[in-house]
Amino acid sequence: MEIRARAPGKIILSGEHAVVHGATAVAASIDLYTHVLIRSSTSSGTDDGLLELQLKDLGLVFSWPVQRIKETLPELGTALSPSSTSFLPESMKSIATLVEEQNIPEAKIGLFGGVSAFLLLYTSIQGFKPATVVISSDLPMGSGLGSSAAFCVALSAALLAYSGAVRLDVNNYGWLTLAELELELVNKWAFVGEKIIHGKPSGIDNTVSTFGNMIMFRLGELTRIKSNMPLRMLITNTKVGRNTKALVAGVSERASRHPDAMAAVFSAVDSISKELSTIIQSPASDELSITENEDKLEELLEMNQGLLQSMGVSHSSIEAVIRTTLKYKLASKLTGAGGGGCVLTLLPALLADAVVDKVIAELESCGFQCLITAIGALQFSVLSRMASDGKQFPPLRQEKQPGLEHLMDPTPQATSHEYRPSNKLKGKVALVTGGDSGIGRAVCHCFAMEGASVAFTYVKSQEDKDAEDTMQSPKPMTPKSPLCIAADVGYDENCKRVVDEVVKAYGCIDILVNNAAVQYKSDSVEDISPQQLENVFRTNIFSYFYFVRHALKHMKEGSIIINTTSVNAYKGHPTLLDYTATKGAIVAFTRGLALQLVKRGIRVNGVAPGPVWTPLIPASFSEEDVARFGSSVPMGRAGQPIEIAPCYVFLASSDSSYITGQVLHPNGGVIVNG
Ligand SMILES: Nc1ncnc2c1ncn2[C@@H]1O[C@H](COP(=O)(O)OP(=O)(O)OP(=O)(O)O)[C@@H](O)[C@H]1O
Ligand SMILES: C[C@@](O)(CCO)CC(=O)[O-]
Repeated sequence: MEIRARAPGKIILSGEHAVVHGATAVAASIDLYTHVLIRSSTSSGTDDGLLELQLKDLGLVFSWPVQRIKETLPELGTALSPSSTSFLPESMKSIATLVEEQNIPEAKIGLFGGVSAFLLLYTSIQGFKPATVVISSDLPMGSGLGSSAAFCVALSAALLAYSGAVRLDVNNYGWLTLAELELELVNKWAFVGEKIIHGKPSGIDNTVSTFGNMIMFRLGELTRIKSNMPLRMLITNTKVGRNTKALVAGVSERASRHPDAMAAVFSAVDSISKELSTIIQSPASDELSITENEDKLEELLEMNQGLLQSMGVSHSSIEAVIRTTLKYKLASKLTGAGGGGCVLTLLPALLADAVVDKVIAELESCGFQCLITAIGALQFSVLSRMASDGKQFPPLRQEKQPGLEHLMDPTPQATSHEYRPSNKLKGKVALVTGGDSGIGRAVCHCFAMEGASVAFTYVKSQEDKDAEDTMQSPKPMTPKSPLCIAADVGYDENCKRVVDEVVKAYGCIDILVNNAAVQYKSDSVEDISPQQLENVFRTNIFSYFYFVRHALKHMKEGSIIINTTSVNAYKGHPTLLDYTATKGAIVAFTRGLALQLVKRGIRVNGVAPGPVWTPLIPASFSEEDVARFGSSVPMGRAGQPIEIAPCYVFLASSDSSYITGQVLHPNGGVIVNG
């Protein structure tokens, strides 16, 4: 069996440190996650009797014979209640011995707390059973974005599900959010882990990571809040390492030296958090009221920063960021424990993109790392169970085209925490047809991560929810919000309108990805009606001509066209004749167009995916076909959209500068002569 869980990181808008001393704080989850996978030993090939912890981002593996853990920690191993933390002092000594035996490299000694928390949570919840636990994270560790809390929450959720304490629906293979009571249990265990890493945490980090969205937090109690105004934040990582445990202890020592003065500081922070939460929840529908609210928020952020400075947790790197953003009249404060780590800057709704670009460029030139996050979206901790009965996917059928991604189970993977963007498409403008779901969505996501401004088309009133979901994709490096345009792309005038809208918004098109497609299964050529034939050809190949025709006027030398074809163009498909014919035409179109445009310095290439889990599949095939989908390729499984999208990134970037008129074949190992 395999269980996966993920939990988001967080930013604290106001109240860090003071919250440990009873003040109110406001925090929001962000769309960067820590992922945990637990695999029983038999399916992983791990030697029986070992508990293995793999920290993938760091390339570190720790392992213990379970017998050794049992001898060292005999008092654990039975499911304890998270409230029975009385075992901590003696058990902590034994845990420290087990961790010391692993010889953590000196440079990574900060992991001592994380590995100790792992051992305590694992043995308390799961007992002495061998397993492999794999951890990976989008979050920079120890920089104020709640990496330790996300680690503890995802680990607790996965362990509780693995041990059966949190029940998973056996019919459900996708990501699941948990019921309120289960979330509370996850949160309690995560707090146990946080105490090991942080010493005396307030509990705000694990609570916001567990419950998601935005919360107001005081003395262990959370109140969920919802922002009524857009809140766009720039997060700047100073990359200066620090230790939350030591910083929290430092503030407590200052408080015991100057109890009255520090009580006044904490009380001022409490007022700031309360006012901040009132402002963001107050109705602000027009530009004027939003601006007024933003002005007040900026003042509150500055005041909170001043108070954090007086607690002794600022740092010269934090002040350097604050000075830089102030040049652009933007207010900033540290977030998390401070002493380095991350700084938050409010980006007002009306702030020009050019100014944002300039601030980021200046901060990055100082060696800092920037990302933009919209907060207040739904980022819960979630769990998933992996199929273990030999089926590729649970039987599932959608009756209509276009297929809808939000109805799919499991949800196709359009993103991967393992994908590492590196600004390959910085400043480029990309138009992706059919970008609301499937491969198109994954391409939009990866392009945005690589720094491109992305526009995509979708089918109005049928794919609105999918389009909305694509708009919500993480966009850490995107300078502009994605633009989504409804269009039936089978008609020339619609394609012209889309191109005009993109050019009006972004000024040009650097990358055109022709991708929109429909497919209908027909057992015989005689069953393909003229209307179906026309619809399939219009959507799948006419649109490619139309888009190229109109986009070319706005494409400079160095621009790129990428066409989506299919493995079926090369090997044929008996029941997708019309679809396969359009895909064959796309290969020929790609080759001819590449030759035609070579003189203009525009490269044209194609991608021919094999079986990929996209909404076209349940919308085109029977339940039995869906359950077997992908099993016939050499790799024996269907691909996920995120396994295809990097081909588009490669073809769109200058890494492929000597390639034109060619087709890439992400297809699970099918050999084609193409
Ligand atoms: N992915 C991970 N794998 C193992 N340990 C982790 C992981 N993420 C966090 N930790 C543990 O948490 C520690 C970092 O916690 P710390 O509180 O210093 O930073 P943070 O949680 O990112 O910041 P803040 O508490 O200010 O939000 C690491 O040193 C490690 O012990
Ligand atoms: C510094 C602190 O207030 C927040 C760390 O993200 C500590 C805590 O609340 O546990």
